[in-house]
Amino acid sequence: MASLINFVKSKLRRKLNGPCLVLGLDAAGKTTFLYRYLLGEFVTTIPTIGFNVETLKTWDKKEVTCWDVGGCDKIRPLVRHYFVPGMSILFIIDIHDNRLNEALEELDYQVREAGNATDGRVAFVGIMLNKQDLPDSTPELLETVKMRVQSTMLSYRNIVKYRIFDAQGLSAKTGEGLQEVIQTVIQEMEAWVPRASPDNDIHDETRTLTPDTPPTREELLKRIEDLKSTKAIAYQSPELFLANMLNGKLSTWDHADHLYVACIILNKILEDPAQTTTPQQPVIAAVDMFLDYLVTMLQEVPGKFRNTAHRTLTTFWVYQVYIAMYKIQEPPSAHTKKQDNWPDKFFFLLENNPDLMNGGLWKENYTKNYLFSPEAKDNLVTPDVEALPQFNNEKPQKKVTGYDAKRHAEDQTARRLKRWAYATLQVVKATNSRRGLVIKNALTSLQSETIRQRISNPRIEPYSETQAYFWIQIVHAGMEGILKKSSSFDFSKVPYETVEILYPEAFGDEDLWKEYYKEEDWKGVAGRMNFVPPTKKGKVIPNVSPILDIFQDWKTAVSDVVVPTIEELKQRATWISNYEMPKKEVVVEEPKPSKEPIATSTGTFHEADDDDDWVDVKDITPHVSKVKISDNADQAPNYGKALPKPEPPSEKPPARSEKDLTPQGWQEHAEMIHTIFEKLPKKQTRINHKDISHIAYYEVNKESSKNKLTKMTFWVRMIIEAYVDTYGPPIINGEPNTAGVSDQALDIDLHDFLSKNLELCWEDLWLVYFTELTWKSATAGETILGCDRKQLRSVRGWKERSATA
Ligand SMILES: Nc1nc2c(ncn2[C@@H]2O[C@H](COP(=O)(O)OP(=O)(O)OP(=O)(O)O)[C@@H](O)[C@H]2O)c(=O)[nH]1
Ligand SMILES: [Mg+2]
Repeated sequence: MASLINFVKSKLRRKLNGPCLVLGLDAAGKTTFLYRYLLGEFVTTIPTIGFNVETLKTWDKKEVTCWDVGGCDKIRPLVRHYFVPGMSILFIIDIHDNRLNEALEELDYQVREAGNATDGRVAFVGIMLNKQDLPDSTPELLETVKMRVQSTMLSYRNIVKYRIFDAQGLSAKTGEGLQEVIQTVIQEMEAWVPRASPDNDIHDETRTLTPDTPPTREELLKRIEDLKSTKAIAYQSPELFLANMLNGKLSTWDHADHLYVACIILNKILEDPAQTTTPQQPVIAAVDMFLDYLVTMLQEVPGKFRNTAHRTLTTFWVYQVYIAMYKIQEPPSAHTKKQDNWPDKFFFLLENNPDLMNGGLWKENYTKNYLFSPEAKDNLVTPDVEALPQFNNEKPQKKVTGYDAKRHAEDQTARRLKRWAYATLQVVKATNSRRGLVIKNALTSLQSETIRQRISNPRIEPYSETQAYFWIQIVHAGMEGILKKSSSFDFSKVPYETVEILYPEAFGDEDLWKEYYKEEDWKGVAGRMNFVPPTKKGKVIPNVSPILDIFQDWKTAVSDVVVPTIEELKQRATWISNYEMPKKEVVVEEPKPSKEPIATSTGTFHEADDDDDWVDVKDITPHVSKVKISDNADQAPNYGKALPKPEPPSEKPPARSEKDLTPQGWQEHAEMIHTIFEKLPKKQTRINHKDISHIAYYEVNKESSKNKLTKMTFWVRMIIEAYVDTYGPPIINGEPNTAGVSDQALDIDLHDFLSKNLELCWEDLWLVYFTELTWKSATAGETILGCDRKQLRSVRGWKERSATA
């Protein structure tokens, strides 16, 4: 546990300013505060399970990273993992909450814990008296709360600097007074001078004393040259090398040998994913195989070699080799120089990634103490210095830190138009109407709607015919691409956000237009009035790179994940909802084509659109993406083949392993969904912050979730967000409103829920949000780790229903 805490601490320590932890009881307004400041608007929230992390900036470009930690008491003990010296706390109190005593106890507890955990090195504590916009916010009430806070903080007056934010009207909802709060937090954190600490932080020391300088590139290249002259023959036949390894006949077992074996094994796995049950997670699979070989060798010839069986370190190196393999495949034109034969293949890899020859490379990511702790030896633990590099960056990952208001407005516009385009095309598909006509009408209403909205929200960009046309064409192309993969995909039933999750790149990035238009044309007045064709040379809409046949090509598979098709997901929705239903004879059906085949699924429907002066729609599904679209049932995990009968409830399913993708894999997933779903309230009036948050936290916190904290948090959060979005009370004036909502139980069944949220049926959905190494690490079991691929946000409507809804 100590190492875990050090891990979290050192993760946070990288920034000059510690983070600001936004704490407080559930429903105090933490998430509202965060997004009100960040987005400049009031958002409807869902209880935060785990946390949201955002960087808030002030007008003078100062910034602070805020961690909005879910406030339910059940998770309280975990918060301490996020305490680091130099941090601050912003404690939010709902002045109308009758749990004031509880709030103050929590404040007292957190300030004390933070002080203990940091040796008194907390930069600042702010206490924000929230919800002063509510009508009964009298000066008397405010004064009472303030006095109580003061007396709670009295005992800390010589220990930490604090301030009570009580400005009149202060409100996370209206945004009143928030600037001052953030400004003050940042100023105080900057002004903070740490007291001398009684005992030195060992880990700080090890970090500042970088023991030895890493070898230069020349030195590394020299090592590779030497290797070529000494090992060319030994590395000629991978099979022979592995056989010698197993028999203990290797003459050496040095760093290069480790890399060579990692390279062979990764090649094996990537060339033939069937070799492993976890084709989607080649690194973990390769590490398992590597350790099997290694342990066999060590047992064969005890004492001959140093025991280098170490799970974290092995994973580190296999991962480095994996990234290196990926890099030399990119861009495809670089393939020309690629070597296909051993040992050249291996040497080529090294020459292009000489860092691999630096045996101390791990020092960039781990402290020595942590890496060589028993915990890290036996389990995969995540780095405690710097996160491992990511490889899947054809386009660099969108940074979550920092907030660029202009960029945000643009992205919003693109998203709005994409949604609008999707909704319009849904109509085309559902009614089989003439595309040209539907679009024409839709453009007219978009124009008037935009004008109308701009009156109340000037940040909305003006209507532009060029932009609207562009996005409709792109979205159309994406939809056709999806239909190619899943011919019975029924767009009329699938909300936009679900499509986006399942096919993240189908509709292109928000800034896709930059490939087609010069900025002045995209935003120019001419383009607003009338459609202007792409102004970048040689571009037509949509100009698409052809899809590669990725399945045969492991080089691309390195960056890919197989996403089940919609049919597969629908099938799983049926399995999952039927799972453990004892009385019912469960008939698992072959996927049937939908009764009314969509006339457009052939992709020919726009032939009739002679009046459309649009280029023919092609598939713009990108060929290299983090998430690959499965277009071949045979390639999908075993689900699709012999359909497993759900186990009768009396029989416990057989023991399962995490990496098992055979039917047991979905049963485990089904069980989890059932367990959470059953607890969720079936009355709309009860789908409220308090009830949902209690259920969610209970699930995360219960005994069986032990050592699965990140995993449970993720799934609980995904499920409740989808649930609240699907069945929650309607939003009126930005708030969920139960007035007029019937108190009768809703007719909600699991199948209905899942078919409206198909992505939940994909047990590997986490791959969209987490890297394999983070998700599978022991660290993720012990604490709640944040997403390192894509952010989750507990804001209602984030996973939005289609724009038509
Ligand atoms: N009137 C008013 N309502 C607010 C204000 N701040 C938050 N709310 C409402 O209070 C409820 C809870 O807000 P959240 O921001 O989700 O609360 P939280 O502190 O993040 O709660 P947890 O995530 O459960 O810890 C929501 O319905 C908000 O709309 C405010 O300043 N004024
Ligand atoms: Mg929250």
